[in-house]
Parts: sequence; C-alpha cells; structure tokens
Amino acid sequence: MYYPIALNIERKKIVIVGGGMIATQKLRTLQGYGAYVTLISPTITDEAKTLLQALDGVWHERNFEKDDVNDAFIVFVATNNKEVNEAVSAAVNAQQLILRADDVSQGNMLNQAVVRRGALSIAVCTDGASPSLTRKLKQRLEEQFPASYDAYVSFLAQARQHILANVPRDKSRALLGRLVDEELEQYVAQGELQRAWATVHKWLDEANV
Ligand SMILES: C[C@@]1(CC(=O)O)c2cc3[nH]c(cc4nc(cc5[nH]c(cc(n2)[C@H]1CCC(=O)O)[C@@](C)(CC(=O)O)[C@@H]5CCC(=O)O)C(CC(=O)O)=C4CCC(=O)O)c(CCC(=O)O)c3CC(=O)O
Ligand SMILES: NC(=O)C1=CN([C@@H]2O[C@H](COP(=O)(O)OP(=O)(O)OC[C@H]3O[C@@H](n4cnc5c(N)ncnc54)[C@H](O)[C@@H]3O)[C@@H](O)[C@H]2O)C=CC1
Repeated sequence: MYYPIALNIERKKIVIVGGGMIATQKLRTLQGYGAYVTLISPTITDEAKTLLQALDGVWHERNFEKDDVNDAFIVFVATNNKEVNEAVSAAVNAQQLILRADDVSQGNMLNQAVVRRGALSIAVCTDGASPSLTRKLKQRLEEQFPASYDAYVSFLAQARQHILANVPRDKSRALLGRLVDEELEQYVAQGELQRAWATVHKWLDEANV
C-alpha cells in the first residue's frame, strides 16, 4: 500500500531520465510547483521542451550518467531501455523518491490523479491497480467540483483567517465549522462575494464578537 501525502517540492531538485511520451506527461504534472527540474535524454519531444522551459528547467542532451541523480528529491525514470532504467535505480539511495515507468514495483512512489481547485486538491489513487479507473473517477470529481471551487476555497481561507484574528478561541471553533455552508458556496460561485462576507459578519454579530 502506498502512503498518500502532499509534498512541497518548491526549490527541490527533480530529475527526469528520458525525454519521450512518459517524461512529457510527468513534466505536465510538475507545472506550477516551483521545483528545479533537470531532464537527461539524448532526445526530447517538442512539448517536453516547451514544458521544461516553462519550469526554467535544464535539458542535458545526452545519455544518463550515475551522478545525475545526486541530491535529487524525486527521480522519474522514463527511458525505453530497461538496462538504463536499472542503472538509474542502482544510482539512487534508499532515501530518494523514485518512480520507474517501466516497472512501478521497482520504485517507491507513483503519481496520483489530481483535481485541483486553488488550494483544494482531490487526489485519486488505486496503488497501480487500475489507472483507467483512476482517470474515470477524476473525471467524475471534475464535474462534481466546478471551477468556482477555486474562489470558494480562497474565500474560506480568508474568512478563516478573519475569524482566527478577531474571535476568541472559545467561540471561533463553532464559527469556523459554520463557514462550510451551502449558501456561502452559492454566493461565491455566483461572484457575490460581498453577500458572502455580509453573511460572515452577521454570524460574528450574532455570536457577539
Ligand atoms: C502506477 C502508476 C505510476 C505512475 O505514477 O506513473 C501508473 C502506471 C501505469 N499507467 C498505465 C496506463 C495508463 N495510465 C493512465 C493515466 C494515468 N496514470 C496515472 C498514474 C499512474 N499510472 C500510477 C498509478 C495511479 C493509480 O493507481 O491510480 C495518472 C493517475 C496520473 C499520472 O500519470 O500523472 C494518470 C491519470 C489520468 C489523468 O490524470 O487524467 C491511463 C489512462 C489515460 O491516459 O487515459 C492509462 C492507459 C489505460 C490503462 O492502462 O489503464 C500503465 C500501463 C501502460 C502499458 O503498459 O500500456 C502503467 C504501468 C503499470 O500499470 O505497470
Ligand atoms: N508510453 C506508455 O504508454 C507507457 C510506457 N511505459 C514505460 O515507460 C517507458 C518510456 O515510455 P515512453 O516515454 O513512451 O518512451 P519513448 O520512446 O517515447 O521515450 C524514451 C526516451 O528515453 C530516452 N533515452 C533512451 N536512452 C536513454 C539514456 N541512456 N539516457 C537518457 N535517456 C534515454 C530516449 O531518447 C527517449 O527520449 C517505456 O519503455 C515503458 O517501459 C510505461 C507505461 C506506459
């Protein structure tokens, strides 16, 4: 069983070995997280080149060498040559995270499918049992949680900070729970932020704070 966590990879070194379809797909998942990405491969797809540029990443246009994984936080192994993939496995230490695209069981991590709405991320994983099922569930979640959730989660974060800063501890807990409210969700979804804030302030008044 894989242990699900949320990683902060800002300024962490990520190494991708290979520049084909799988490497390209991994580069898509890395966009926006602030990692330092290095790709090692004699060839690279056009899309991977563009995605790497967007990350301010570096492409080493050559075959893998064992020192390439030094200091890497995560290593994605995505060449079409089993011997090379095995050499990458041999070069990492037990504390590094490694994903082997050719044989997931030879690594210690995998990518979950993620529906992201601002600070909210909903991740799906079957421990490799069925990536197709994962994709299907992700599509369902995308429908269930519309794009407006981005603004809603951001509103909740601000309202939570407002309550924590202005309400004594004995009363804040109940108010924080109350924030998760269908009416507020609707107001924010409809762009009526003022109404949403007015409701929060009404609750604060009712609680005498
Ligand atoms: C173990 C894992 C390792 C890893 O992290 O890469 C892995 C492995 C493999 N995937 C394979 C195939 C497909 N993968 C997808 C899609 C996704 N695969 C992803 C994750 C993972 N895939 C990890 C497990 C996650 C989990 O268990 O839930 C997602 C979630 C995220 C991401 O890749 O970033 C992304 C979700 C889509 C999205 O986000 O939209 C599709 C569907 C499609 O693309 O339409 C297919 C084709 C259909 C099929 O085969 O079911 C194969 C067989 C290859 C072959 O031999 O043909 C292997 C290898 C094997 O099983 O050994
Ligand atoms: N394409 C797929 O749907 C899936 C592929 N896989 C596995 O992932 C592997 C990679 O798949 P793709 O990305 O589709 O292959 P690909 O053929 O598109 O890309 C392979 C890349 O590896 C590079 N490469 C070859 N030798 C290298 C070396 N010595 N050092 C660095 N880079 C080297 C190549 O230049 C190329 O850029 C496959 O061989 C397979 O084992 C696993 C699941 C699905």
